[in-house]
Amino acid sequence: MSAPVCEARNLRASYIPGMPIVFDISVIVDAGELVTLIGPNGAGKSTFLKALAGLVLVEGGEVRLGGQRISGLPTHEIIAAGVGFVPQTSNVFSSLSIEDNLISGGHTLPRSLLRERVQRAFEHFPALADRRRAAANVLSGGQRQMLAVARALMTDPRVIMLDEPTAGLAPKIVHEVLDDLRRLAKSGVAVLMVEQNAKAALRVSDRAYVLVEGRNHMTGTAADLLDNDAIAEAFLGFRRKS
Ligand SMILES: Nc1ncnc2c1ncn2[C@@H]1O[C@H](COP(=O)(O)OP(=O)(O)OP(=O)(O)O)[C@@H](O)[C@H]1O
Repeated sequence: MSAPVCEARNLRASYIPGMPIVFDISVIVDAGELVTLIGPNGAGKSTFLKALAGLVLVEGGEVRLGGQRISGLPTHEIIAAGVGFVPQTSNVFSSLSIEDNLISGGHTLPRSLLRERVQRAFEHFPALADRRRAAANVLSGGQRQMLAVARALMTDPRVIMLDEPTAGLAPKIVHEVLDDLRRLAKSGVAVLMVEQNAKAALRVSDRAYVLVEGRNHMTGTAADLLDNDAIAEAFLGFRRKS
C-alpha cells in the first residue's frame, strides 16, 4: 500500500519550548479527500495546522508527505515538498493586484511555468480573471478566500491546509467557499482544514477529526460524526429532536 499524501503521527507542538499546546495528535489525509478538524476553542487545531506547515515548533512525533519526513524542515522546504498553507488572516496582499498576488504565490517557479500557472488559476477561478488588474482589496470576503486558495495552488501542492477558510463570511458565502473546497479535493488534491462552522464543514467533508485539549478525541466519516448525538450536542451546536 502506498503511503498517504500527508500523515502526522503523535505530533507534539509548542510556541514556547517545553510548553506544548498540541500534546499528541495523529491525522491522515489522502489524495482527493477533504478532511476537517473540529473541536472547542483553544483545542490546538490552528496550532496543529501551523505545526504541519513548519510555522510552529514540533517537539515530538513526525509529519510525512508521501512517506517522506518533512517535520523539522524549514517552512520554505516544506512548501517546496508539496504543502500549501492558507492562513486565517493576512492571506493575500491587499494592495497588490490579483495577478501579482498569484505571481507572488508562485515566486519560486521558473518564469514560463509561472505564466502557465497564473493562466490555470484564472481558468479555475473565472471571477478572479475578470478583475485581474484590480487590487485584491476590492474583492469580497469570499473572493479573497478564493484568491488565497489560488495563491497556495500556484506551487501545485499535494496537500493544501486551510485555517478557518470561512471565518467572518456571510452564511451564503460560507457554503460557496466550502463547495469550492469540495471541488478542489475532487480534483485530486488532499485538503485539510480547520473549521468553526463545523456543521457546514462536515456536510462537504469526507472525514473529520475531533480534537480536544491538544489530543485526538474522536474520528470518523463526516456523515457518522454528523449523525452522532453526543458530537452534535458538544461540538456542532445542535440537539437532535427526539
Ligand atoms: N502565537 C501564540 N503564542 C502562544 N500561544 C498561542 C499562540 N497562538 C495561540 N496560542 C495558544 O494556543 C492555544 C490553542 O490555540 P489554537 O488557536 O491552536 O486553538 P484552536 O483550537 O484553533 O482554537 P480557536 O478556534 O479558538 O482558534 C490557546 O490557548 C492559545 O492561547
